[in-house]
Amino acid sequence: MDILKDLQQRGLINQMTDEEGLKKHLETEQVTLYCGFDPTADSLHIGHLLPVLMLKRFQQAGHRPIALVGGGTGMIGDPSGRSSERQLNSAEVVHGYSESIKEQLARILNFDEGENAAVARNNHEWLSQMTIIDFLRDTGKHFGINYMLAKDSVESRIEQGISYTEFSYMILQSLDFQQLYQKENCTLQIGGSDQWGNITAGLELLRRSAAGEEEVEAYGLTVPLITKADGSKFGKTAGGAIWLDPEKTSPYEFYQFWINADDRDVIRFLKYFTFLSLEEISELENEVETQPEKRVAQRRLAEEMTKLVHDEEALKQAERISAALFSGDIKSLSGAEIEQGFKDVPTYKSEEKEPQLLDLLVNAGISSSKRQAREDIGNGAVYINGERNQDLKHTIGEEDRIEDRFTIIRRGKKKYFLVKFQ
Ligand SMILES: N[C@@H](Cc1ccc(O)cc1)C(=O)O
Repeated sequence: MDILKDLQQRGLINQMTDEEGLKKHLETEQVTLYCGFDPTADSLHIGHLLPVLMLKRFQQAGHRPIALVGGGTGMIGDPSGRSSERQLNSAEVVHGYSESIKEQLARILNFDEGENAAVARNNHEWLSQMTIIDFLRDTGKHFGINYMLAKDSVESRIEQGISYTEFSYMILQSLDFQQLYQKENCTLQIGGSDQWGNITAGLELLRRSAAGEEEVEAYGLTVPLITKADGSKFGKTAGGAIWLDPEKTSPYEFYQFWINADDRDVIRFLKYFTFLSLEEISELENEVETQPEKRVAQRRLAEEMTKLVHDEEALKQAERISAALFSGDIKSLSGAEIEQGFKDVPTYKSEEKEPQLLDLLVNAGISSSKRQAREDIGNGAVYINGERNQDLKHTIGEEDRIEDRFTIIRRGKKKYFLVKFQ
């Protein structure tokens, strides 16, 4: 399998150093490669997915990926792609974030399995052991100030201002490459498009620090920045970022994110994010062209991604919730599914276990007045768990509560309200 060719056909390569050399290197050897992830939050988000999946692609082609968690660099803050100085987190916070991120990486990549199992490293291990004197004497000497100032990450910040802390970041990332090159024979670093400067700085350090001793063979490769046809930012919704942690973004929301992909984006996303073959993707492309209303490609994308990041069971739940919301048949859902599917609808906590429907509509702000509530019920505009209820005297009873905790009231075609009971 020609991995570079596959990546190119999928549009997954933004920049690389020495294409010919890298191609040959990958053809003739099992290559150890790495990608770093800084713990800037307690979870990765879908903006991190492309490089993570890239590691997996190399792994499937027989190479050996290292997923590096930036427990050390996360204490400093990468200025790449940022217009202002970062807020520093405490050591405990960075440590906690590092642990969660490592677990997420382990879920997607195969850690400790097989001959080319992925391995996890944390750069806190070596960066924290280095003394300032060694740093300045042994590493600092290889970095010219003009070279550093010319990097995008620094140059674009000169006016705004950049601290010595963030200015030094590229040297730390370079030290990681050096460490992994020397200790683990890692010869390729990959990253997002904004990492080009840091990756090439690392290659520079490898060459300079080895000067005269050996021929250094090492490469860098970046993945593209993901754009959307409508011009909005990928991975952000009105509700914020799409996280990989199911507690922060439920599998249902995650599924919805992908299923909402624009017809103009969906094929590119299938190539970028899934492991479907290009033939299969081209069949889906045909579907988008001939019967876009069926959204076959979007459904496939949502399925593949939900399985990949979560699991089969989470996918089934997401599909059940989507189907129930579509048909209005809420009764079939479990309490956990209700929580996921109705996370963003107006919620009312009922003190009373058995309220009158009429009072509930008013108290929960579903109908604007008692008169309106009567009218709504009378008109048949009110649904309890998907079933129309026109009884002006109805009392919410046990049969109206899902797992004794939730009742979903719908008013009109699609205005949903979640009532919670203690
Ligand atoms: N600087 C990278 C993360 C990283 C950290 C350490 C490395 O050695 C490599 C990459 C980022 O912010 O995305």
